[in-house]
Amino acid sequence: MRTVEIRVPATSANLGPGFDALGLALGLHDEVEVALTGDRGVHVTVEGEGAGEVDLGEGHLVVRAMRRTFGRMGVPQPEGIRLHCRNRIPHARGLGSSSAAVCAGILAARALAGGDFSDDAVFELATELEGHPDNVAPCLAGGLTVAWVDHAGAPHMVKLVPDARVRPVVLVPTTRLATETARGLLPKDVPHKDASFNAGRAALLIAALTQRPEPGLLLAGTEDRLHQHYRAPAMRESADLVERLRAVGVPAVVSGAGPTVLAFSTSDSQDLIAPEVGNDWHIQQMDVDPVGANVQFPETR
Ligand SMILES: Nc1ncnc2c1ncn2[C@@H]1O[C@H](COP(=O)(O)OP(=O)(O)O)[C@@H](O)[C@H]1O
Ligand SMILES: N[C@@H](CCOP(=O)(O)O)C(=O)O
Repeated sequence: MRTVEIRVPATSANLGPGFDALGLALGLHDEVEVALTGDRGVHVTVEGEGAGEVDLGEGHLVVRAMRRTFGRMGVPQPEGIRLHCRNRIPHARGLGSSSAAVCAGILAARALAGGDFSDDAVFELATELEGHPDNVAPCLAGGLTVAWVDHAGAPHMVKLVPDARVRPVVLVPTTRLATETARGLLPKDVPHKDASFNAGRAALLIAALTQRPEPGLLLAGTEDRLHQHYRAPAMRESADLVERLRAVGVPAVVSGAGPTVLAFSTSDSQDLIAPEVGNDWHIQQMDVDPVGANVQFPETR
């Protein structure tokens, strides 16, 4: 029986102005052990996040991504698949749980099929399944990523190393919001002045995160007019928390499609966060994951 172990990070996408483009890999991981068995049927066990909630058969997101990968590789579909998931990334909170599951499934299938499937093909299929490249890029590559899709529909990324003086802090509420629902709140078109505003802020944010992590630059660089206020009615408490944190000088944004809030903590702002956050939020200071998804065969460890 062939087994592979996959470790995939949580990710925070958008980072304010970089809608569908910027993403950061975080030091919070899901682990999945995947085996192809000789038997028929799919057997999934789950510990942690999503236990008792997610489908335990063919409908499980990791299994669906595996099936799509075998299909894309042109290898026969294995009948027996066994998964054991140790999940730490909360679901539907804006921390990239679905991207992590999709990447885990694709990487597991590629490792077990042993065929030819390039890293670019992995990124492309993951983006296709997820619908946007901004979580998938940091999940696969780690660090801070700028992702885009070319005119032919193929995704690309540039990976950057954020300055170690900037520490991500995530503020996770108990409430959930499906990314699909949050995407449904966005308008089809936006004013040209808002698009131009975001282009400048996204460029500034990259400079601030990688070279000049100064509070004023991080605060200006995390301003956004393209998505957060359209989605605010679906996550009023997150929108209010972002506003309170920003009012005291903390660069805070909605993480991904929400409702988690991401703050960039520096030595000047670290003590300002906790007093603004109520008891209903789980505050977690994070490391940046510098390497992204990891694949291991237990027998070769
Ligand atoms: N590890 C996982 N295993 C199975 N399904 C998952 C896993 N992670 C996410 N999902 C599915 O994806 C949904 C959340 O995806 P989404 O709405 O995109 O939120 P996010 O990716 O921000 O957590 C979950 O409700 C669940 O159906
Ligand atoms: N750019 C996407 C990011 C969604 O991230 P998730 O972690 O909430 O899935 C969006 O804003 O819709």
